[in-house]
Parts: sequence; structure tokens; C-alpha cells
Amino acid sequence: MAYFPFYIDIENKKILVVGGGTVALRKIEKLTPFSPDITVVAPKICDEIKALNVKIIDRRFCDSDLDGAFCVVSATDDETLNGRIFQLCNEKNILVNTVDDKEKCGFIFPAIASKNGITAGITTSGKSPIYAKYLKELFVGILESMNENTTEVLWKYRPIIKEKVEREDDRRKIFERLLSLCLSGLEPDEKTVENLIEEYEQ
Ligand SMILES: C[C@@]1(CC(=O)O)C2=NC(=C\c3[nH]c(c(CCC(=O)O)c3CC(=O)O)Cc3[nH]c(c(CC(=O)O)c3CCC(=O)O)/C=C3\N/C(=C\2)[C@@H](CCC(=O)O)[C@]3(C)CC(=O)O)/[C@H]1CCC(=O)O
Ligand SMILES: NC(=O)c1ccc[n+]([C@@H]2O[C@H](COP(=O)([O-])OP(=O)(O)OC[C@H]3O[C@@H](n4cnc5c(N)ncnc54)[C@H](O)[C@@H]3O)[C@@H](O)[C@H]2O)c1
Repeated sequence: MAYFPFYIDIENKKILVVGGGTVALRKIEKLTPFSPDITVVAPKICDEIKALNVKIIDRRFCDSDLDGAFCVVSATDDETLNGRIFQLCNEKNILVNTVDDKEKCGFIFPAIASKNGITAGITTSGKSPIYAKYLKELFVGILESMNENTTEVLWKYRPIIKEKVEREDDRRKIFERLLSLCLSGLEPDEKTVENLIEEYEQ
């Protein structure tokens, strides 16, 4: 196993979750902020899942539930069924996450630290989820200590700098100086950005 941290656009993508218990709920809560199209199939689905914006199929899993799925989370308490879903998904080239066996995961859920436009996923590649969770909490603390507007300020001026400053090296230096201003608690305005651009234009 060698998990690479791609950030994949899952907006409106069909995600099937098999199982409707505690672990399924946690996985769904991780996914919903990214607006996928989630269907949950299970004979017993907890009320917290029913209250979320997901489609509910109130019965046992059947193979055709996989049709059209972009990816699958296999979150039942039935090891044999989870293993069979893993096999079916592999045959159909569907990415699958199997919650009871890290060897049966085509993708894994990281611990997620998300704040002020930053999303960090932390993984131990399945070796210790509890350590990933601990590190995530540390990182949330770091993000909370940052100026909350930094990402938006840098995003606001990036197109202008990209357009006006010809040399990539100069652009990088300007971005570094803007970032330093944000990190020191200042919020650079248009005039500051113009002055910086002028410095490098000469
Ligand atoms: C990060 C997080 C994301 C999330 O799920 O939200 C996540 N597990 C979390 C918590 C957690 N999971 C477990 C415990 C109990 C303590 C323990 O056993 O260690 C706790 C702690 C708790 O509950 O506090 C049990 C467990 N987990 C897996 C197995 C099966 C196995 O190891 O083979 C078993 C044994 C089941 C059993 O014994 O029956 C497998 C996986 N769990 C993963 C992710 C993937 C690897 C991530 C990585 O390490 O990089 C992977 C491989 C697949 C996947 O699920 O995607 C989330 C914390 C996030 C947060 O809170 O921020
Ligand atoms: N990956 C992780 O982070 C993690 C953490 C803790 C536990 N686990 C594992 O997750 C598994 C599930 O734990 P849980 O606490 O959510 O269990 P749970 O008992 O709360 O839920 C099990 C769900 O599976 C459903 N189910 C059973 N048979 C089914 C079928 N034929 N078709 C569709 N759905 C079916 C049930 O209806 C229920 O909704 C456990 O076996 C445990 O090994 C994984």
C-alpha cells in the first residue's frame, strides 16, 4: 500500500455508503462538507444519518447498488460482506474504502483539519488512526492561531500579480512578502500591493 494524498473533487459525485451505523455516520460527516451525492444502504440506519442530506435505501446491500458509483464506503459490521464488496468494486474498477480492514482500502480517510480555507488531511497510512487524530488536533490549533483572512487576501491579489509581474521569480518574491505581512498580523491593501509590484517592475 502506498497512499498518495490527491485532493479529489467529489462535488455531486455518486458515493455509496453500505452500512448505517456509527462508523458510516463518521465517514458521511467527513464527506458532506464537500457536497457529494451520497446514498446509504442498510437494514438499520441511525437517526443522525437520516437527518443528513443523503438518499436512504432501507434494506440489505445488493450488488446492483454499486451501479454508477464513483466510490464506495463499505461500513458494515459484517466482515464477509465488506470483503465481497471490496472484491466486486475491484472487478468494476470502483474505488472502495473498507472500514474494518486497511488492506482492503483503495482510498483511506485522513484525519481532517479544516479552517479558514485550508484543508489538511493527515494519514499514518492506516498504521494508527488515533495518532492521525492527535496530529490533526495539533494542526487545528496552528490554523486557529493564524490570521483568518490570510488565504482570502492572498487569493484576492494573486490574479493581479500574475497579470502585472512578468518574471516568475519576481512573482514568487512578492507572494512571499505578502504572506509575511499577513503572518505579522497586517492586512495588505491595494496600495501596498501596487508598491510591491512597482519595486519589482524596475
Ligand atoms: C482518521 C480517521 C478518519 C475517519 O474515519 O473519520 C480514521 N479512523 C479514525 C478513528 C479511529 N478508527 C479506529 C479507532 C479506534 C482505535 C484504533 O483501532 O486504532 C479510531 C479512533 C477513535 O475512534 O477515536 C479503528 C479502526 N480504523 C481502521 C480500522 C481497520 C484496520 O485498522 O484495518 C480500525 C479497527 C476497527 C476494529 O478494531 O474493529 C481503519 C482506518 N481508519 C482510518 C481513518 C483509515 C486510516 C487512517 C490513518 O491512520 O491514516 C483506515 C485504514 C481506513 C478508513 O477508515 O478510512 C478517524 C480519526 C479522525 C478524527 O477523528 O479526526
Ligand atoms: N475505519 C474506522 O475508522 C473504524 C473505526 C471503528 C470501527 N471500525 C469497524 O467498523 C465496523 C462497523 O462499525 P459500527 O460501529 O459502524 O457498527 P454498527 O453496528 O453501528 O453498524 C453496522 C451497520 O452495518 C449494517 N449492515 C449489516 N449488514 C448489512 C447488509 N447486509 N447490508 C447493508 N448494511 C448492513 C447495519 O444495518 C448497520 O447499519 C466494525 O466492524 C469495526 O470493525 C472501523
